[in-house]
Amino acid sequence: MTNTANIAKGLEGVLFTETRLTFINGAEGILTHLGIPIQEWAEKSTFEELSLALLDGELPTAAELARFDADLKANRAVPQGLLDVISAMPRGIHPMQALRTAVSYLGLLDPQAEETTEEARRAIAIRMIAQFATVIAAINRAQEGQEIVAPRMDLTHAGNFLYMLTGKEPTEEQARLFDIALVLHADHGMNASTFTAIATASTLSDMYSCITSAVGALKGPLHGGANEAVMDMLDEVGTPENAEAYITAKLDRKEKIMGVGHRVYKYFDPRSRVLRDYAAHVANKEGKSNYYQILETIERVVVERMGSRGIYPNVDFYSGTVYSDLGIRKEYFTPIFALARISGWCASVIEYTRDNRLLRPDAVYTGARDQHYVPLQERQ
Ligand SMILES: CC(=O)SCCNC(=O)CCNC(=O)[C@H](O)C(C)(C)COP(=O)(O)OP(=O)(O)OC[C@H]1O[C@@H](n2cnc3c(N)ncnc32)[C@H](O)[C@@H]1OP(=O)(O)O
Ligand SMILES: O=C([O-])CC(=O)C(=O)O
Repeated sequence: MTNTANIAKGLEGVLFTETRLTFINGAEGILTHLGIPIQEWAEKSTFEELSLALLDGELPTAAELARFDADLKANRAVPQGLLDVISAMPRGIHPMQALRTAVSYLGLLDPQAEETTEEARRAIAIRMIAQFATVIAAINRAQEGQEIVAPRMDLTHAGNFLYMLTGKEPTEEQARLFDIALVLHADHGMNASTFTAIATASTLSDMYSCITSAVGALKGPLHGGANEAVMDMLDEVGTPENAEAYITAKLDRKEKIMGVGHRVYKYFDPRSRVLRDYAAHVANKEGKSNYYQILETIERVVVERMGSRGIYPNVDFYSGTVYSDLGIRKEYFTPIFALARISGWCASVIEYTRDNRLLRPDAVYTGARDQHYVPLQERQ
């Protein structure tokens, strides 16, 4: 007899650990880190501060933040050996493929990589938070056949990333806008990639293995890859006039719309509201973004038709328009998600391994029983 009634498909609603970092109320669209609403983090804080707060589980003092900021800056440069590997990667690959390989390779070059004490995990986390920016920017430059840009120490994490990516110093407003996007993406409870990082950590594996697995999980279109898929959809829609008919036909065919729906949120993802406001701000200011107008229409139709089923825009819905207005190509949207989520991944691994237990769920066996091996030559 098999009992499949108790299967929590997709582990929906399954509680497997405690956390003090992030709280989500999906019904009301509430997200907090350390009990502080995401809107306040976005408005008042920085990616550097949130990263440290997640790592330590408390708001840092000014001195602690200054030390952390200096540590990040001191770790911005990556070994030349890694830059050589990035430069030698085949052209035309997806940057998430490149990032997955680069993180793993970074581990080969870090003498501390195999250490799994909390102290070592924290030191590696700081290096990875700093170096993700350099690595992703270097991948972009190498793939574009351009000179890799060395990090600058006088810019914020967000500003320096944009500088290394484009070779041009961003305006203060651009750097701050990008910083807010990083804050919004830094952590989100037991999402698929964080869970993957934790599953790897639960075997007492090393940080680079945890984060390499997490990058792989983030890459998929049902998770971090959705931001790029939204942009593909916008390019397919083409003009704001076309948006309503396009999305109506898609919903009629029962196709999934990218950037909407969420396992936990059954109402607006609060991050999507903050990003919508910035997308609107940029679109109005520049007077150029067709993308924003298309998204507005798609949001209206989706909420009208699917809102009663709990399907609303998620964080990936508007993020791409913000990035594209900063001149970033859509293939880099998911790597940028990783650039932010590295903090949440590292903090969650550190928190989980403090009281580690091997993650090992089970499945209901529904296959054959009481069989015997049939020799190859006797099989039909
Ligand atoms: C950062 C992030 O990871 S946020 C999420 C990013 N991913 C996306 O934007 C991809 C599009 N969204 C989705 O695929 C889903 O909403 C998920 C995977 C994110 C979460 O959804 P789940 O809770 O697992 O719901 P599931 O995929 O089982 O769908 C449940 C029902 O809602 C419908 N549904 C869910 N999402 C969507 C969507 N985006 N568009 C249309 N219908 C949807 C499904 O078709 C299904 O309908 P059915 O019951 O009639 O078959
Ligand atoms: O929590 C999730 O399932 C997905 C998500 O929104 C995130 O990782 O930011």
